[in-house]
Parts: sequence; structure tokens; C-alpha cells
Amino acid sequence: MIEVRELTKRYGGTVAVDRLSFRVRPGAVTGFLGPNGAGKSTTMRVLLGLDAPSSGAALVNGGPYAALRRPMHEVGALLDAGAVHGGRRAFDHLGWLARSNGIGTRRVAEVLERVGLAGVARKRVGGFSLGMRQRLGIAAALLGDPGVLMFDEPVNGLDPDGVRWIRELMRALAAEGRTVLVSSHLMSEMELTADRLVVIGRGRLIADTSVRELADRFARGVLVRSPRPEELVGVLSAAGGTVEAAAGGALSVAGLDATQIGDRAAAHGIPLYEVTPRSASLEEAYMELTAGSTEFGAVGS
Ligand SMILES: Nc1ncnc2c1ncn2[C@@H]1O[C@H](COP(=O)(O)OP(=O)(O)OP(=O)(O)O)[C@@H](O)[C@H]1O
Repeated sequence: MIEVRELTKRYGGTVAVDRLSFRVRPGAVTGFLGPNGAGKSTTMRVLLGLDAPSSGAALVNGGPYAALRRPMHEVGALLDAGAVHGGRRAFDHLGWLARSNGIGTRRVAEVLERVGLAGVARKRVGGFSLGMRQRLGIAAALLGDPGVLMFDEPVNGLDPDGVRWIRELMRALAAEGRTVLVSSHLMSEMELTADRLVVIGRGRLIADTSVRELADRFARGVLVRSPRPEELVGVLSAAGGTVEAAAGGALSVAGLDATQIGDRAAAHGIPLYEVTPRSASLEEAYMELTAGSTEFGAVGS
């Protein structure tokens, strides 16, 4: 469990995180979304004890990172995959981390297997591709078998196979009952990976929602086509719907869902040729939510 409570982090005159509060629960992938400079990395760094809060709290399993007795067994993180000495072999890098945390080498082999690096365990990290480094960073995060995992922009720069692999891993880790927080500035990615979304802009909370709720919130009514539109307008209006003419002779209905529209039409023997619930794409919803909180908006916007 992750809990951020009224967290504020200032760097000199810059407020990177501004009274931010949210919780991340186990058993789900929570996407941590926001435009560049929104404060995602800062929040994660404070959660991991790499930066101190200016005020408020960032808690893992009920306490600040510094209070965790066996941190590597409680929380694992991937912040910057490039931060491994290139001369080290993958196995030795993880072995050193494991030893300094009282973890046996058998676990090193296990995590290398899980991230698909078993075959290159004895190779030097300097020759690794970005995707392989990313996997190595994830292996390190998994070493202590922690219940809480944080990944900062894990798919940046990866090819489609790498992106899919990370997506499936996150989902598997959540299905094992872990708390998974993954930051991104791409809604298109989170739409496929996350169950819940915490959206921030300029350090502040914009939305804390499930992907489903967000889609519903930005629903755009139902498009209906019938050979007897006048009658249908009467029936749907009487049922509490608001009906407007749409392009090509179709009707746009708000206030009733597709099932209600179908049932009413059937009850009155009115044929329907099309019933299409419409919603803004999550990308559009995200753009709308974060409009005004991007660091460098387009000129004139
Ligand atoms: N060490 C620091 N010193 C000064 N300012 C900082 C520092 N770290 C972050 N900031 C500022 O805090 C704000 C939030 O940055 P942060 O990196 O947390 O955002 P982010 O949401 O992770 O963005 P990105 O998607 O670009 O990584 C930015 O304005 C950034 O310039």
C-alpha cells in the first residue's frame, strides 16, 4: 500500500509537488499520469526516501521509507535504468545487491529468469540494449520479492515487444496481489496497462479514478439510427432522454444508455438500425483534464 498525504516538495522557488494526496492499493496496476514536469518522479523519489518532503507525508506500508525495517523486501523500484556500471556482469550486479540485503544467490537466478535475462547473466551490462537494461533494473526491483513496486516511465524508448513485455509483467505482478504504481505521460499506454489512474498536473491532483469511471465520465451519449426517427424522439424524450439530430439523419441521445434505448424502442415496435455508445477516447479525456497544466503549452493555447 502506498499513501501520499498532503505532500509538498519545493526546490528553491519551484513547487514540484503541491499538497498532493492519493492512495495506491494492492492487486491493481495504478497509472501515475501527468505531463512533463507534473511532479511524478519527485513524488516517487520522496516515496523512496531519496528526497525529503517539504511538508506532508509519503508512506509505504504505513510508514516513511526510512522507517522500513527491510526496505528491499517491502518496496522495489525502477527509476533510472541507465544507472548500472557498464563493466559489471548482470549476475554480479544483482548478486552484490542481494548480498548487501541478506538475499541468497538462488533468488538472483530466479529474478533473472523472470525478466528473461538468464541467458545473458554472465554478460557485461555495458553491452546491453536499453530494453535489457530495463529488464535488469526490474530484476533488481524484484530481488526482495516486495509487495510494493514503483516504475518511473518504464516503457520510454522501448520497442513494441519490450513495451508489451513490461505491460504483461505489470499486470502479472498486480495479479499476484502486489501494489504497482507506474508513471507515464502517455495515456495510450496506461489505457492498456492500468486499472486505476492518478492524474497530476503542476504537482496537484487532477483525478484519482478507475479507467472505467474516466471513460464513463467522458461519455458522449448514444448514436441511434431508425427508419422512424420522429416516433423514436417522442418515446425517448418521454423516457427522460435528451435527443438531438446528428449527422446523416441519426439521433444523438443523452441521459439513456444503449440498453434503455433498445428496450424503449422495442416496447413501441420501433426498428433500430444502429445503437452506438460514444465516448471521448481516454487520450481526449486526459488532454481535457490536463489542459492548462502542461509545462510548455503550445503557443496560443
Ligand atoms: N532536483 C531538482 N531541483 C530543482 N527542480 C527540480 C528538481 N527535481 C524536479 N524539479 C522540478 O520539479 C518539477 C517536477 O519535476 P518531476 O521530474 O517530478 O516531474 P515529472 O512529472 O516526473 O516529469 P517528467 O515526465 O518530465 O519526468 C519540474 O518543474 C522540475 O523542473
